[in-house]
Parts: sequence; C-alpha cells; structure tokens
Amino acid sequence: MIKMEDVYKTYANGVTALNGVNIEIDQGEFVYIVGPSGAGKSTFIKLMYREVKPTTGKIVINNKDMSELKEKEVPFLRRNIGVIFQDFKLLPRLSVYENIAFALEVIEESPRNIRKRVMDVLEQVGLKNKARFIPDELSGGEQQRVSVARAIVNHPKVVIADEPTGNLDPETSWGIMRLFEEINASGTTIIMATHSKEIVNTIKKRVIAVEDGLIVRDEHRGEYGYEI
Ligand SMILES: Nc1ncnc2c1ncn2[C@@H]1O[C@H](COP(=O)(O)OP(=O)(O)OP(=O)(O)O)[C@@H](O)[C@H]1O
Repeated sequence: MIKMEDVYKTYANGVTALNGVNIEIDQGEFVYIVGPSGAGKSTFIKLMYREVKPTTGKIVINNKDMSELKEKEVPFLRRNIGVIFQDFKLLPRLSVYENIAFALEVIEESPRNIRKRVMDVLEQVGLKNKARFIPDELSGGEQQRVSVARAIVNHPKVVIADEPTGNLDPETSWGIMRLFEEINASGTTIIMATHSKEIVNTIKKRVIAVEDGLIVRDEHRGEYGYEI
C-alpha cells in the first residue's frame, strides 16, 4: 500500500513541483498518472522510490513511514519496488543476462538462484535467446523488455514506470502493456506515468491526473482526458 498525506515538494531551485498531494493506492492496483508536461508526475513517482524526498508531508510505503527510513534501509525499500524508465537505463557494457543478474547480485542472492531467476524472467519477457546480447544489439522494444525483466526479477510488490512507452512505436508499446497486465494479474501494483491517450483509453485502469502539483482527478476506469 502506498499512502501520501499533504505531500509538498519544492526543489532546491525554488520550483514547487507538488503542492499538497493526498493519495492512497492499494496493493494490486493498476494506476496511470497523467497530466501536462511539468505537472509533477515524475516528482510524484520519484517520491515513491525515494529518488527524491518530500519537503513536507507523510509518505507510507508497505506500512513503512518513509520519514523514519534510514539511508541504510533504502536498498530494502528498493527490493520491493521495481522501476522502469522511458530511456531504459540499461548498463551498456553488460549483457542482457548481466543487466538483470546485477539486480540480484547487489542483494547477495546465491549464484544458483540468480541463474534460475534470470532465465525464468527472460522467458517471461520472451528474450531467452538474447541473453548474451548487449543492449546496443537490441531494438528499443527489446531493451524495454530487458528493463521490465530487471524490474520484476526480485518479485517486487510494486512496479513504477515513468513513461515506459515514450520511446517506442505503437505496436511495441502494446507488447509492453501486455507484459504489465500479466505482472499486475499476479498481484503486483503497477504505477505508470504516461502521455499515451490511446493506451489509457484502451486498457482502462485507475487514472490519477496531476496538474500544477495537485491531483485534479482520480477515477476508476478513467479516460486520459487531454487532447495530446
Ligand atoms: N531536480 C529538479 N530540480 C529542480 N526542479 C525540478 C527538478 N525536477 C523537476 N523539476 C521541476 O518540477 C516541475 C515538475 O516536474 P516533473 O518532472 O515532476 O513533471 P512531469 O509532469 O513529470 O513532466 P513531463 O511530463 O514533462 O515528464 C517542473 O517545473 C520541473 O522543471
């Protein structure tokens, strides 16, 4: 469960990105975050995996109050949250296999478990035959599948995706969305910031709209609601 109470975020340069956000997202939900450019969507999402800290307000994730989280506990939080970015953020010199295994090595899994889990997740995203390739040798859609695999290899409770289809063509985007639906069907919460009207209006889920740092709409099976 993710809960925010009266959350404000003002960056060091004085820009206020969030202006008093209150929200509750239950385990297993699928939520789209929509809104104009600069509205505060990424900031909202970054607060959930503690890439940024709130200026004021309370954030509770999986029953843990983030303000009480010590720096050394951050890796434990991240273990339960998989993150996917628009630009994939894969390590360019590592193979597909190594990019995914890395997420497990940092939490000191045994080599045998690592091998099994990486191969299982590669199977799930349909890339078993590309395990030895490096990111440059893959299409954009394949690279995004690797980053999805990396995000879910720890079986996190929550997957957070910031415009995951932003760099992909429509057909490839639908493939990524099918993967997200599968992941969500197994009980994982999905939170996805997107500018895709087509996706939001086709695969109907909860829609949270952010404008000028405020939640202005929160609807189950909502519409995208903007013209672009
Ligand atoms: N690290 C930062 N330092 C200072 N200001 C920032 C920082 N990150 C974001 N901002 C500002 O905060 C506001 C909200 O940005 P944010 O990235 O959260 O919006 P967004 O809705 O995700 O936008 P987009 O759809 O374009 O990705 C913007 O005015 C932005 O310039």
